[in-house]
Amino acid sequence: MSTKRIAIAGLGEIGRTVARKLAQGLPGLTLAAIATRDRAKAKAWLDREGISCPLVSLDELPGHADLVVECAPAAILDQICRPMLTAGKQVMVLSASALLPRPDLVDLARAHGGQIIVPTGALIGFDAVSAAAEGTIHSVQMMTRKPPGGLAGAPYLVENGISMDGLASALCVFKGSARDAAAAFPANVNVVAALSLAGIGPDRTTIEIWADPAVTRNCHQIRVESDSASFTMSIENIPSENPKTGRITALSVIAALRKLTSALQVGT
Ligand SMILES: NC(=O)C1=CN([C@@H]2O[C@H](COP(=O)(O)OP(=O)(O)OC[C@H]3O[C@@H](n4cnc5c(N)ncnc54)[C@H](OP(=O)(O)O)[C@@H]3O)[C@@H](O)[C@H]2O)C=CC1
Ligand SMILES: O=C([O-])CC(=O)C(=O)O
Repeated sequence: MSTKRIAIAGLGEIGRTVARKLAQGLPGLTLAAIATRDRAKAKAWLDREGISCPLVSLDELPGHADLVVECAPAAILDQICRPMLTAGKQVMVLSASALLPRPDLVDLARAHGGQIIVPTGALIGFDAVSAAAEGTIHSVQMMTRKPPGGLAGAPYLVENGISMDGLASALCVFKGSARDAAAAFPANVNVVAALSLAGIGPDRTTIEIWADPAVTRNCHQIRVESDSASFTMSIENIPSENPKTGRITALSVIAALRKLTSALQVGT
């Protein structure tokens, strides 16, 4: 069986966990290349882990890989996707917020036979949402509650002078569409961007974002009303070393990668 070559763009919280797993071995997949900003730091980490893998630049990725896992800052989504999609290859996108204003990347994939895969990531239930979307979904509403540190520094908070320092009780910091939330909190609610793509799109999917000093986890609740089912789902994510990113995110990537070559696929 030929192996699929997987590269990683961004060796941070998600990238390191995925690299470690690929190096340990996932059936039918090889760790083919890594692109990151600080090569010396990446090399030191790879040496410590005993992983041998070429470090390359973003534009070299298509020459090394069939699929790139994008787990880098949202600002460089285009630089990662464009060369891979033009070459007719696949990109697994974690920076889903950055994908919403770039439908041209989906057009590019379509034109060249490439593919963008958005995994469930830190959320839950995209199987049910995408099944319901085959019928008629009336509404998708989400509520996110995070420790203040998981939201600190978001452009919306900075621009509106909303401080997370010494917050004593839960504060609703945003209410609006997934599209507006993704622009306002690009590194904090990729989940709602991805949910909107699975369901009824970024303008009809709505979200409330709360900064809550009483929670230690990134908590997401989703309510879907459709002509086939009504359902509510909730998940409480344990933050990783990056307080914005739940630990389950990298595991979702690994599960999605495993499905690419698996003889048995379970779930939509
Ligand atoms: N869809 C979802 O459910 C979720 C999505 N995310 C998103 O996934 C992405 C990755 O998250 P996470 O791993 O926690 O982020 P981290 O901040 O931990 O890691 C990002 C990495 O990207 C690297 N990087 C920065 N600039 C470049 C560049 N020019 N080229 C290549 N690499 C670069 C950094 O490298 P260096 O160390 O050298 O500076 C850093 O290690 C983020 O956009 C995040 O918002 C996160 C959680 C859930
Ligand atoms: O969506 C994100 O960027 C991260 C998130 O909420 C989580 O990890 O729970």
